[in-house]
Amino acid sequence: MDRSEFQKILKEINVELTDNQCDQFDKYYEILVEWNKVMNLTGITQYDEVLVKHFVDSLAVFKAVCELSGTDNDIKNKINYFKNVSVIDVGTGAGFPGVPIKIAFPETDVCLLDSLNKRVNFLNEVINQLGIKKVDAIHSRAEDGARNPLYREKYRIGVSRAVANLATLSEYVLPFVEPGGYFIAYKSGEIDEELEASKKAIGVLGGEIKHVYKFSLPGTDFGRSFVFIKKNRITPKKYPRKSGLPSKEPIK
Ligand SMILES: C[S@@+](CC[C@H](N)C(=O)[O-])C[C@H]1O[C@@H](n2cnc3c(N)ncnc32)[C@H](O)[C@@H]1O
Repeated sequence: MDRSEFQKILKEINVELTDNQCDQFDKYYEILVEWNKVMNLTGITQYDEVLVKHFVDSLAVFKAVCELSGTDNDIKNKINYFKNVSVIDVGTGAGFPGVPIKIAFPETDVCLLDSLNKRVNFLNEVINQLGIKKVDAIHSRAEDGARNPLYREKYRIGVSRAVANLATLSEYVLPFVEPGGYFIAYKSGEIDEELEASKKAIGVLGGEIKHVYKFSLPGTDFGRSFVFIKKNRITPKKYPRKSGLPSKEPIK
């Protein structure tokens, strides 16, 4: 895929990049493939596939935000098209979706959090080589990071892709989100049961499901769903519970 094709796909999700931003994505790809030879970062390494399944997929949230902003003023004002907002990506792994969001929306403050230190080292290399600012890579389990006053309820937006079921994930992410902010979960496949099973947890943690935006990733038959969870109230101090419990015994 050449650059103009990449930009054409991005247009379908309302994202426009400068040449400099495209260069940053290419550099990110190079570092990803290089480091992937010595550590497990991703099973997807073909250039075109990385562009669509990692980069475009990470940024597809923008299409959801644009469309929902047309009818929901709260989304428009609070998420503000990723301009001047703070975002935390919990369980970011090799940086998805947090790094593509940072590259495409440079004014966003981004915190990348993962429990595996090797991945955090990789992310620091990406940050250094790309020369991106206002981005931190933190080595921590979500359960510990969310108890740290430096991070608790400090982010307007929490995002997470491919980390846990929605009940567990809500306990990981909602404590980081400021009241009035949003947790946007990247989900796939049939999610109705998962939504139902997570409602109690989301309520207990101070949140409420506002929108489920379903969408087909351009050029694929992959169905992506974005679950927009509004944080209405402060999360009770007892959450998240100690490491391991949110996944072993999700709130029911
Ligand atoms: C399947 S990977 C997904 C990575 C990335 N979000 C993506 O979509 O490519 C799950 C990541 O979540 C991290 N993770 C799992 N449980 C976690 C926790 N409790 N706190 C922080 N990170 C966690 C793992 O270390 C891993 O990097």
